[in-house]
Amino acid sequence: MRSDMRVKICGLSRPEDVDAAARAGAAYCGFVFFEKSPRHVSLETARQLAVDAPLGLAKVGLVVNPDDALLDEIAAKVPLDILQLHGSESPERVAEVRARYGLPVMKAVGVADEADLAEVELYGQVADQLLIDAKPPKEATLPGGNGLAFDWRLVAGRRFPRPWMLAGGLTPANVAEAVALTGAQQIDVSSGVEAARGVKDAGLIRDFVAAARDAAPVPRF
Ligand SMILES: O=C(O)c1ccccc1NCC(=O)[C@H](O)[C@H](O)COP(=O)(O)O
Repeated sequence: MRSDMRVKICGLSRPEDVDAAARAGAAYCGFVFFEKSPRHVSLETARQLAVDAPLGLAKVGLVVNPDDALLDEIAAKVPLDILQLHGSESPERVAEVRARYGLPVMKAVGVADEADLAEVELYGQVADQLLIDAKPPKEATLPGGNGLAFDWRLVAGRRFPRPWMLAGGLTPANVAEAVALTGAQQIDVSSGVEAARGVKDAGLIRDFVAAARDAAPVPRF
């Protein structure tokens, strides 16, 4: 089992989800502050989950084009380790959020084709981490968490200016292939560990983390 693979389980909303992520060996857990999402958590719920989370499990707050009022509330109530910006925030806004809240910022970038990789480079100048995710299709109602993968060959063999996570449509069954193709050392999942939309499954979380950590490392020269 690899010790250099870091897994994020996103969209947790119950104490048993956080417990399952921690027991499985995840490095990060994510709380979604986006009201249209089936995974949305209130500030009070997120606060309790974050306070009770074991040491060593980094707590990520996911927001979509947040204004300062929402971020002020989150920062005041929820002890987070990282903010994940999952909307169309500009590079300037990413830098502003980072400076204002003193938390590392992970910027999600949707990828559908080669041209989108320029955005990954651009946000790599201002964010602490990058989340390389599938670009949501036009008909999608959510900007992420749609369980859709992109063509992993687009990132195969590439280096990015910041630590990055691979996301989008990953499951216990395909994560090893995704790691082998891309060389990702950090992996993010939501839909692929759910029994129903928005409802996490402890068995799938366990299987996913085990499959990611068993995936063959990619030689680096
Ligand atoms: O999960 C949501 O509901 C969500 C809502 C709005 C923006 C982003 C959202 N999720 C993003 C993620 O959960 C992950 O960071 C990632 O995109 C993986 O999603 P999935 O393809 O479902 O595994």
